[in-house]
Amino acid sequence: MKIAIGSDHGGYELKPVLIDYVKELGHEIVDFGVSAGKKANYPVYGIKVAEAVASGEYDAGIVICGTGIGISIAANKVKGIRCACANEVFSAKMAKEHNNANVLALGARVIGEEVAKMAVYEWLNAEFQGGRHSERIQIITDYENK
Ligand SMILES: O=C(CO)[C@H](O)[C@H](O)[C@H](O)COP(=O)(O)O
Repeated sequence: MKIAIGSDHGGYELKPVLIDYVKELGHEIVDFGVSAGKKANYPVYGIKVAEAVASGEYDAGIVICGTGIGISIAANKVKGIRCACANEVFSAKMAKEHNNANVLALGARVIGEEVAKMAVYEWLNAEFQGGRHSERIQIITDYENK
C-alpha cells in the first residue's frame, strides 16, 4: 500500500517510529510534515494527508497529534475521508472492519510507541466486513454528497 502520514508537533516524535514500522511491514510511506518539531497547527497536516488519500494517489493515511482528536476532526472535513481516532488496538481494528476508515488518527500523548504500532498493524491488516456496515457507510456518503 501507499500510505500518507502527517503530524503536528504533538505527534512529531511518534511519526518516525511509525514510518520505520510501516516500511518494515512492506508498505510505501510518504511524510507530509510537519518537518520539524516546532509548534504546528494540526489542521494543516490533517487536511494535507486527507486530501492525498481522497485524491486516490494514496491508499490510506495516518495522522498524529497530541490526542488524535483535533487532527481527526480536520481530516474528516475532507470529502471521502473516514478518519478514526483510535488510541487502542480494538478500536483500530474495528475502524477498518466496521467503518472502513481510510485514515487512522493517533494521539502521541495518549499511547506509547508499542501500542501505536499494534494499532497501525491491526488497522492495516484488518478487512472491511461489508454487509450491514456498507449500508451505514452509504448513509454517510449520501449525506456528504447532498
Ligand atoms: O488538537 C489536539 C487535541 O485534539 C492536539 O492534541 C494538539 O496536538 C494539541 O492541541 C497541541 O497542544 P499544544 O499545547 O499547542 O502543544
